[in-house]
Amino acid sequence: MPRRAAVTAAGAAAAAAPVADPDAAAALAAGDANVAVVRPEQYDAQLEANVARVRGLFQGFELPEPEVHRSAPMHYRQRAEFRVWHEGDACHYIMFARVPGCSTPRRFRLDSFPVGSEAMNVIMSEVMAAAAASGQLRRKLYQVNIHTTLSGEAMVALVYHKRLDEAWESEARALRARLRAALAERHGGGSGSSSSSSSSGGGGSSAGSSGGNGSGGGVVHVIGRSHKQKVALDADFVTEVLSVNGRDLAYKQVEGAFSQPNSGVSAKMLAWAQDVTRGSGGHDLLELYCGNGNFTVALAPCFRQVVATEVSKSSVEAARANLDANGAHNVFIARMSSAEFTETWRAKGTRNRLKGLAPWEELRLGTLLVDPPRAGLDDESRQLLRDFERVVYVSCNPETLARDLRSVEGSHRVERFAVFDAFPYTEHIECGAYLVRRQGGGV
Ligand SMILES: C[S@@+](CC[C@H](N)C(=O)[O-])C[C@H]1O[C@@H](n2cnc3c(N)ncnc32)[C@H](O)[C@@H]1O
Repeated sequence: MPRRAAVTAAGAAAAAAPVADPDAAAALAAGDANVAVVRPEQYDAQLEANVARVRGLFQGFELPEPEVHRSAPMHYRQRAEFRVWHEGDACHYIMFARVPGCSTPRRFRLDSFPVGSEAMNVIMSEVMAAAAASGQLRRKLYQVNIHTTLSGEAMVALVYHKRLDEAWESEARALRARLRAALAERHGGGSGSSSSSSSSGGGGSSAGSSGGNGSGGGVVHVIGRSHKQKVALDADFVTEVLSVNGRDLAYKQVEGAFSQPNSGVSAKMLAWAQDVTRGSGGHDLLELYCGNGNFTVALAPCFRQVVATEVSKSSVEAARANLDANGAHNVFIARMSSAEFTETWRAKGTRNRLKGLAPWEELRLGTLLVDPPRAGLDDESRQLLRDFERVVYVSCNPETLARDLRSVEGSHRVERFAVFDAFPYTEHIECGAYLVRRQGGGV
């Protein structure tokens, strides 16, 4: 009998089917947001289909054979957001998914999330049980954002359409104790119900004992959010620990800021980036879209110096903490958009936010790393590709990647190309391209 994730999902929601009615499940299975009903036996086929699609996008383009990096087939996602649906005094999670024949996405009940980490599934179930028992927690609850880590930490943000007061806070504290106990119990690690604050205050490593797929070990933070209001009972971040080429790297991941959702695959992306840039020690790296310093921390030891930019304030703060926590002291980070940086760099100009950076002529920026959002590079930043001998382009959208790489086809060749299966059972896939300037492919 084929193994269906619906029945093997975390013990937390074992009794519940992931989608309320079988027709909906079947429709979802045919749709492209199919993460509520997962068939691990189809993992290889779905990956092959996505790799074939990527190859198709690069047709006619000189591309080396893609290196394919697999995901865990189940429980691979460390973070996810769930909308909440209310019916009288009851509520449940829902998701919207496209269904063949329907012009608008349909709403489905969701009681577990097989692609989410096991800890996430425990938390989903406990939060709903707590909401059923507490009007304070339940009323006007709009969304639940769950973030877990391979290191055994977790963070839950409850998003409301109401002002949060002391009565809510008191119930949220009880929920936190309940979550800590449930995760510790699942982990076989005592009651874990103490309401003592996080073991992770400070951004350093707090690697837990869990392995594999984001199992919680009892460290859980609860956050309430409402219009112009944020209540963090203790910390508003978790510390993820990724093992990359034999070294543990600790990452502060802040609530609401970008972090890679599939930690297992993220570690593979970092190892690949180290591999392609090996031997770069004599020169400097420019990194655009550095986020919380995910690649920066991993690559800093491979370069003489790194200049990194990112537009989000909370991500820049997290990146600085992460560089410190991992002993990377050769990085200059500026909070700037990629277009602002590109304009300044091309004009060899100055800006307040670049104060402290060595003069341009002292920098040996030979490698560029970009990891833009789905839209890919803007027109200015695309021009920048031509200025570099070597480019590492990480992309969550192969279509914009293909567009951007075609723009430097004459000057650069793709020496390595990798596909990272960060989002199994969806149409999304992450890619990495390593470009080297062609002989005579002048600036
Ligand atoms: C796909 S994420 C990659 C982040 C990071 N490299 C990582 O691996 O976690 C893209 C990042 O680009 C940032 N970003 C979006 N638009 C930007 C822009 N115009 N200029 C600079 N950064 C931008 C986002 O805040 C986000 O952190």
